[in-house]
Amino acid sequence: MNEADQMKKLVGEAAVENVEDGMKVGLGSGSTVYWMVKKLGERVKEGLDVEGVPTSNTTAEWAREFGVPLTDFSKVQELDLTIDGADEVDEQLHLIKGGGGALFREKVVAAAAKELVIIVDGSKLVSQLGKFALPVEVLPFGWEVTAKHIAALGCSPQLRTAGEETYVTDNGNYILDCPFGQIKDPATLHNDLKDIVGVIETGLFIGMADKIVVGKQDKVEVISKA
Ligand SMILES: O=C(CO)[C@H](O)[C@H](O)COP(=O)(O)O
Repeated sequence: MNEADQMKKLVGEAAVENVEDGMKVGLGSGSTVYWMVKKLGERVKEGLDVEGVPTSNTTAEWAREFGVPLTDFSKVQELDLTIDGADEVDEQLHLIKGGGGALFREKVVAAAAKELVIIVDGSKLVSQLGKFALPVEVLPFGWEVTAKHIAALGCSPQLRTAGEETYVTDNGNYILDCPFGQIKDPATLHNDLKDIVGVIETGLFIGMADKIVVGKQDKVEVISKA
């Protein structure tokens, strides 16, 4: 396992310490979350009583593979905790998410949780968001028009592809990756994007994270919301 994967494993497993018996837990998406779900499965085998709501079809598959019981919003509308990854985290704990294309479900699941714990390696901590192109989920119908309106806010949106094909989210939508450069006012940008017809959701998670579990070399640090 390379150093990056070791870091992901370290923080993914550390975050599981936040999970208590009887909890309903939102399960994020991405390669760091993989390790969290695997560890959670081990805890379930040891007797932990927990149910998860997955944020992507891939995470649901991992949960089934590792034996984490799943539930859904028809049965539970409030979660005790969500654990998820991120692509960037700033000093106010605002996030860019959606590198893995699951941002819409991730935001719904995060919004349903009493606490949002984010697991990242130290390279994802930034002073200002925006080096990572902002993922924006859009309706396929008229995406070209939506992209034109997004471009007017100051970027050149790129339609995400998967090989030769257009990338399609679990919701049947497209992702526009939007390189805005340094985002001085994430809340205003998020609101401006949401005002555009055809935009489903943005990868800006403003004021949602409560705790960041960060991997730095061989140790884990926890940053809590002020
Ligand atoms: O937002 C996400 C998926 O939509 C992921 O949490 C984010 O891309 C981080 O992924 P990884 O842990 O693989 O670096």
